[in-house]
Amino acid sequence: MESITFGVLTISDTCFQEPSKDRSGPRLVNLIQRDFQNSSIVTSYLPDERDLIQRELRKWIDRQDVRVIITTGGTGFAPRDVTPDATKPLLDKDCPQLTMAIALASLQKTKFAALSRGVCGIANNTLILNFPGSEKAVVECFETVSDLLPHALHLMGDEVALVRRTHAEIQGTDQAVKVDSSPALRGHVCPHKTGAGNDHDRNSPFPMLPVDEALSIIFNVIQRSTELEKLVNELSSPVNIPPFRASIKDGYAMKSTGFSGTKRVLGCIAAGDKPSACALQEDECFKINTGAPLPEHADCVIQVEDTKLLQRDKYNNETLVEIMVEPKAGLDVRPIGHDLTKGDAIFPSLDASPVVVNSLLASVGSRQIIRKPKIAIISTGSELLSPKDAPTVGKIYDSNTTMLEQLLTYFGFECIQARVLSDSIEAITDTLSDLFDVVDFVICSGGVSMGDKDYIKPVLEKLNFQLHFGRVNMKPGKPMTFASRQQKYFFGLPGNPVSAFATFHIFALPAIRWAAGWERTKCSLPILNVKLLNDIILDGRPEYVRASVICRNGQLCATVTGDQISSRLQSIVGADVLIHLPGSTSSKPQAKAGDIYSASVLRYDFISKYE
Ligand SMILES: Nc1nc2c(c(=O)[nH]1)N[C@H]1C(S)=C(S)[C@@H](COP(=O)(O)OP(=O)(O)OC[C@H]3O[C@@H](n4cnc5c(N)ncnc54)[C@H](O)[C@@H]3O)O[C@H]1N2
Ligand code: MOO
Ligand SMILES: [Mg+2]
Repeated sequence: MESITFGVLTISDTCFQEPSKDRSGPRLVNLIQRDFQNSSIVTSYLPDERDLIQRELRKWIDRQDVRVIITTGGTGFAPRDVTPDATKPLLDKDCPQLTMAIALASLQKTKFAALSRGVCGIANNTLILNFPGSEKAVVECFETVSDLLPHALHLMGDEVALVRRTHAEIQGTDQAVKVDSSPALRGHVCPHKTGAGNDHDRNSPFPMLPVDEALSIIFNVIQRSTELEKLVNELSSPVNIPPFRASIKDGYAMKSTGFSGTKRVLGCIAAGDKPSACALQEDECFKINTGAPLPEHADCVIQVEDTKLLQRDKYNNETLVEIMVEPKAGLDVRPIGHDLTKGDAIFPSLDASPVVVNSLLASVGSRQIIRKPKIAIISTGSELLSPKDAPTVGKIYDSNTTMLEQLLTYFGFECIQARVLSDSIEAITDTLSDLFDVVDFVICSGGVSMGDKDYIKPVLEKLNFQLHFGRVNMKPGKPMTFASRQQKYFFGLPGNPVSAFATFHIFALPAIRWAAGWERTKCSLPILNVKLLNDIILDGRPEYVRASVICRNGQLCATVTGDQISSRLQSIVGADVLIHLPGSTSSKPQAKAGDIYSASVLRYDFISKYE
């Protein structure tokens, strides 16, 4: 499920006075966090006052992000119980069946449930549910609706593909066995068949998550470093830039109180010289270079283009010049601290680019080093041969290790160890244990699918890692796996080289950037729209297609880089973007030339041709 914001509103005179007495609101928050791991929750307390309740509900309804509001309390028969009465006028649509489902489930527990007047309905794009005030009732009501919510929201948002998938799943649920009980996966609507993954039921036990949902899990699980943000917020400049009044031009430094005309040249001041304290008359000047310190008694610079050389001495030094424009105080002088003043913040905003951070730090003479996540790369596969070795029967050259090392370097990170392992449980277990003593991230390729030599998932379980997801609804990259143990993170990229390439960009890179303290919007690759130049038959899975970009009169157009099979590494040659193609539907089985799709930008030099 994509990230949802829930509103939890506790309505009770008592709890409003003393929020510490509220048990139902916090319980609801726990339940939401359990079933919707990537959700955000806003909470509030109100007394049983109709106007106040309506005002708060309206505020939340108007927010784009709040999709579900659950109120607890004020649903009974007492004179001050007005929650349903405050809710009803705000609803665009009643949801009486949902109200009934909650009532029926509650009535099975206690007949007193008949004394709740709570309603359910939709206001704008927000689902509102009135739950009673007791903690027990809140749990019962939530359990009743929890697994309906994702589908309800997809329907409300008119997310046709997701709705279709759920319908398909409902029709086939009798065979679909959900074996995973981890909270990240519970409550999830799985679009593809899952099974037990054993001899009797050979389907993967891992639900196939939508890419967005998998990404949300990554952002929720990975702890973001605060070092960078702290630095940006707290680091003030220990120096002035420039530290002296500096000339902006190559020219002559003089007093602005003097006039244009002939001046004697007292000497030359170059960048790196000390500021001259020499006395200076109005008819005198110093020759000066850009960036050099102004003499103490000068206050302006006249650029060399506005002067005439009148005389040199026998040593070829300039002795007389004519100044052809009127000097003005401050002309072509950079005052002390003009670019950055001592004590001022060095970073006006967060910019995690290492180019930016390190150059700014260098400019103030700071030796501070920003810690980057420590990353290791593992390639698994008994078939792998080092590119240095001679070809051997049955073996293939390992391209993933080099590709992943190069990608880390390209994006400003570093691989501190790279290992190539055969498909051996012992080798993988021992290497992972050792590596995680040293590194924060392991980016691994291979061994995550359904083969009897695909040992990664069992090894992670053995090492007490929590497997957050083990399949993603994407092509290439379906068996993409993410696991963590405390603040150690494992990315299991599928072994096919292009699958590893795509999943690195879509998942591993944003994760590393997030851990390094980047802002969330900057973590993923930039996305822009491209016009397709080919027809493409859509796959059942949403597909990340490698394509070259041509800029035609400002319009970005994309040509697919040949056969897109995930083993064909050649498809990354000339690939500027990954076009996001949707999964096929009966109404749209093909992407057509001329269609516009969003695409992730893979590289800085992402335009291959201007036409
Ligand atoms: N029964 C099923 N089989 C497969 C499924 C499935 O759902 N059911 N998924 C397929 C998909 S999709 C992918 S992608 C691959 C992923 O496989 P693994 O992650 O388990 O990777 P391996 O099996 O180890 O290798 C796959 C392929 O890639 C080559 N490879 C591996 N490492 C490297 C490397 N470092 N350099 C170059 N090439 C590498 C390897 O030789 C294999 O050809 O699983 C499908 N199977
Ligand atoms: O998803 Mo696999 O990555 O199709 O080849
Ligand atoms: Mg495999």
